[in-house]
Amino acid sequence: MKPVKVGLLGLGTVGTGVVRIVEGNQEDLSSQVGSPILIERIAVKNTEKPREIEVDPSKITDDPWEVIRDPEIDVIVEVMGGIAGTKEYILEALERGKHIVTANKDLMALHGSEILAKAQEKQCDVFYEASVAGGIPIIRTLIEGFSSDKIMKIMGIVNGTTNYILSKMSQEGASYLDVLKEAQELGYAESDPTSDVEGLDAARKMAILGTLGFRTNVELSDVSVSGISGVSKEDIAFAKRLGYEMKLLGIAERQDEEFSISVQPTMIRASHPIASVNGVYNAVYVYGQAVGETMFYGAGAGAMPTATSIVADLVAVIKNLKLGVNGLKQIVPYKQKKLKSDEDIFYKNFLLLHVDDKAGVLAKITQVFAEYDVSLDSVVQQANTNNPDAEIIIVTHNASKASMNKVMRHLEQLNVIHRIKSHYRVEG
Ligand SMILES: NC(=O)C1=CN([C@@H]2O[C@H](COP(=O)(O)OP(=O)(O)OC[C@H]3O[C@@H](n4cnc5c(N)ncnc54)[C@H](OP(=O)(O)O)[C@@H]3O)[C@@H](O)[C@H]2O)C=CC1
Ligand SMILES: N[C@@H](CC=O)C(=O)O
Ligand code: NA
Repeated sequence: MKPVKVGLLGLGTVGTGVVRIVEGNQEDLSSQVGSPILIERIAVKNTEKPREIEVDPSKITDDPWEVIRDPEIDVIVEVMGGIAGTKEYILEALERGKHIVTANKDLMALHGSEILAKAQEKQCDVFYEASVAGGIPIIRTLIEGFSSDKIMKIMGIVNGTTNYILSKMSQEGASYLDVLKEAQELGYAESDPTSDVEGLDAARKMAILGTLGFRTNVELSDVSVSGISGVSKEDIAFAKRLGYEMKLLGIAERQDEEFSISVQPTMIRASHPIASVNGVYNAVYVYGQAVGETMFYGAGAGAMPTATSIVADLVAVIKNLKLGVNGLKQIVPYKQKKLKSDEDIFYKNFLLLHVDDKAGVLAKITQVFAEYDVSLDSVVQQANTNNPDAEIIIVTHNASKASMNKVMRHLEQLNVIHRIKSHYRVEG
């Protein structure tokens, strides 16, 4: 039977996993799709680089255009990353009628609508399951599994690197920089890990999930983002003492037709199932109006889990090829976008303040919260043997983001407060 020929852009962590699965599971894969799957050409940056797997050198090129323009190739698997050049390769491949499987969330979050429109015009598939939560089939779940429901909330640990870092800091008291280095060595981190630790990678993934879940075009600029570089071991210890875990959470919520979407280090109640997701594992909690609570769990990064999603997408493309139905399964957002204003976004807050250790301070501080109608759940004052200041720990009830911004600005002006040491969103 004539093989389906695949062009691979990139042979790094994920690309190597793809070759391993395609070659290792060939018999099973070809029996599913009805023909052998052949990786025909591979583009890399440095053709001299030693590789972990044996690859016929005649297949390798340092010119991605050779792969894109090869008329024998039916499907392009893009695992090189990057935005500018990669977008041109993918658009040209689509122009030539080739189907695309990609792990590139940066590209899909920023240019997904343009790429999907081109795919529709050319009746090609663009599948990107690996781009969000590595090995968890969450994109397929949102498109197919929940096609009948109205998604109200998506809450996810969608970055493996930061979850690995926070888990090791929490469980082993490890240092932030040491664990980041480990995550890089294990192939979890992006080539520039700033996008992991500053929350941008998670924000891109949440924009993709929000678009699919809310059926509206969520852009990266709609996601409010903060990362974990400011989270200290002390913050994690405070979270634990209060019965929470610290996680970098993406939270997309809809009320009526308006939504908000954010990524931030969050103190999540330890009894919530997502609080026990540790290491490189990801989890996506989805609340549907009809289905209620669901949660999906699995490895969010790493060669083999990510490659599992890529090859499953490849199988889906080839099955569609055989049926002649490529390009029919894209979700095109159709709803008008309505973002919530800060007045309508409500959550609980944790604050750790370093303050003058003298009478009347607590009253001055609580007065500020009262002024902006933010009600308090708990206030604890304690001395710290390493610090001449007193520490005040405040947890609020649900408060609007707008009111909390006013509280924070006012607290910054109070001279009894030496430092607002930490401020986190609290969930659950
Ligand atoms: N690592 C992970 O766990 C996950 C990664 N992803 C995404 O998958 C993609 C790949 O990630 P990963 O495998 O980790 O990245 P790597 O850096 O390990 O691999 C990138 C590969 O692309 C090649 N490459 C880079 N630029 C070019 C270029 N201009 N021309 C030709 N080849 C090029 C590199 O060549 P060379 O080998 O010669 O340097 C390398 O083989 C990214 O989009 C990433 O965000 C998604 C989910 C999980
Ligand atoms: N750097 C990413 C890789 C997968 O998308 C992560 O750590 O999750
Ligand atoms: Na996935």
